Amino acid sequence: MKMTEPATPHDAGVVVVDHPLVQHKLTLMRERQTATSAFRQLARELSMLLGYEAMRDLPLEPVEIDTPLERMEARRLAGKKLCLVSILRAGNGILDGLLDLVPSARIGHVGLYRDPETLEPVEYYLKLPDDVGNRICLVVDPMLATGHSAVAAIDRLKQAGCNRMVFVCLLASPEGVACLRRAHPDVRIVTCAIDRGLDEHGYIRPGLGDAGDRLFGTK
Ligand SMILES: O=P(O)(O)OC[C@H]1O[C@H](OP(=O)(O)OP(=O)(O)O)[C@H](O)[C@@H]1O
Ligand SMILES: O=c1cc[nH]c(=O)[nH]1
Ligand SMILES: [Mg+2]
Repeated sequence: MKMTEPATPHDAGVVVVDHPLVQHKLTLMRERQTATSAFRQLARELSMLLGYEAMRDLPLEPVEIDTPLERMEARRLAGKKLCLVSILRAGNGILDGLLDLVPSARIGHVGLYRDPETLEPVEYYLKLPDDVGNRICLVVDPMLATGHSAVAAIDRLKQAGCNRMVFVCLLASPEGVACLRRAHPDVRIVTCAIDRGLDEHGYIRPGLGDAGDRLFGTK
């Protein structure tokens, strides 16, 4: 596990999971010839590995249990069940892997698409658990490009009362990291890599292309 170069001085809120398995799977996802089925499966596997890191700080509480041999004080997750918030539609590609880890998590959806001209997010759907403000949220989207979509989704969650969030993405740009850290310095970012930068269309370079289109086979 490695902290990246700080997005702002002393910024410890960005975690790049540089485990060899993660980097290998990310390389397979990046490759142009990777088929839709493999791309989906890799997204699911990487989500589990990122989720493991994103959940590192979850609070635990003591619980008395009986093993086959004796009674002991063990530990279990404390508080309400997690909420996973998918930024539609590509966020759904990393929801399944996280659900493999925490099958009882609640799920919220924020529907956003990025206007190709302005690169500003346009909201078309919002559905969150009523009590989302009492839950720790993992906000998920494969790509953090300009950062506008992530900032808009987290704005929405804060309006709904949520104040404990982690943002999980497969790939980030330095611009996106800076934008999200500036707008929401309380939200930790967990990602597989931070690439070189954005091109004139707001795509991450070298990147992996359009995550939504590759997950759902729409282009
Ligand atoms: O950081 P940003 O510059 O906002 O870009 C990132 C957003 O762009 C992509 O979604 P897109 O708008 O393509 O929608 P989709 O998920 O429906 O493909 C991606 O999944 C993010 O949500
Ligand atoms: O590189 C990018 C940027 C935004 N959305 C994507 O899917 N890919
Ligand atoms: Mg897309």
